Amino acid sequence: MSDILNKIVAVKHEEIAAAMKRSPLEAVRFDAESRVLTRDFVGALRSKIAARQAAVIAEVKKASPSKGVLRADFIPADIAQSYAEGDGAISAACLSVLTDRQFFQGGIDFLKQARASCDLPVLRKDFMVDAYQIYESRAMGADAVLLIAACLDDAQMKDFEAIALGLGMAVLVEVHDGVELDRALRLKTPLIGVNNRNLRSFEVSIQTTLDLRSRVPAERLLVTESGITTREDVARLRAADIHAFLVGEAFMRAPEPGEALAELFR
Ligand SMILES: O=P(O)(O)OC[C@@H](O)[C@@H](O)c1c[nH]c2ccccc12
Repeated sequence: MSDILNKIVAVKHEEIAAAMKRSPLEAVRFDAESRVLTRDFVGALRSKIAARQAAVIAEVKKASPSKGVLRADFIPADIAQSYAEGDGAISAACLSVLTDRQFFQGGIDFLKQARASCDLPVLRKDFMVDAYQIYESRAMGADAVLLIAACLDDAQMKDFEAIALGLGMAVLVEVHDGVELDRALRLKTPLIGVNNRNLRSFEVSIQTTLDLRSRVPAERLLVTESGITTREDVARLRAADIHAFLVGEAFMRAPEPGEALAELFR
């Protein structure tokens, strides 16, 4: 694991220990299981694609460790509404909300506010290292969770996926290379995210997705993640039959995130 990932995982374990003192696992589990209505994350992506549109997971992200603050005027509810609306014709399929505080200046309240302001399914974007967080994700309202292969062993991935699916959430499993992809393909989830950003060097290349494309079976849904900023990027990916995208920074830097989305995927 890289230095930054090691550091993030260590901070997560501290945060989880503190959270467990405030709300023990049994309480969080009860809250998670009491919530019945999840929004259909996979269905929202698939229906955009069936309508021959891009399936965009639009991210609500204030800052990142590599770039610092991306957006000064950061109101999650407004951003979520803008994504849900787009330009009227082209809009987001789903949201992704960063809940990590320390490295991304995110928060659990941001997810709740974003979700309450629209009807899109919401992915909790964070670093899952303990089953506690999966229950906590559903308890806060998340419709999907991210599992990053680089942070987890096979047994954890399988266990966390089973809990998430059992709670009615979708799972986006994130990989960056062929070894991680092979591990991800042992899971049940249809959603395979290929992160174009190397979490070790922060270098970004769309080529990462293009290189792994042929190794993702047709019944899975490949989501290309990170570094998608231009219409040329989108055209290259579409030419490789990739139709699901996770985009953050390019929208966060725009005055109207939803209009920027419509413009990028026009
Ligand atoms: O802002 P970008 O380059 O469009 O990237 C969005 C998203 O892919 C990125 O935020 C991300 C992908 N995987 C992650 C894991 C943790 C935190 C963040 C991420």
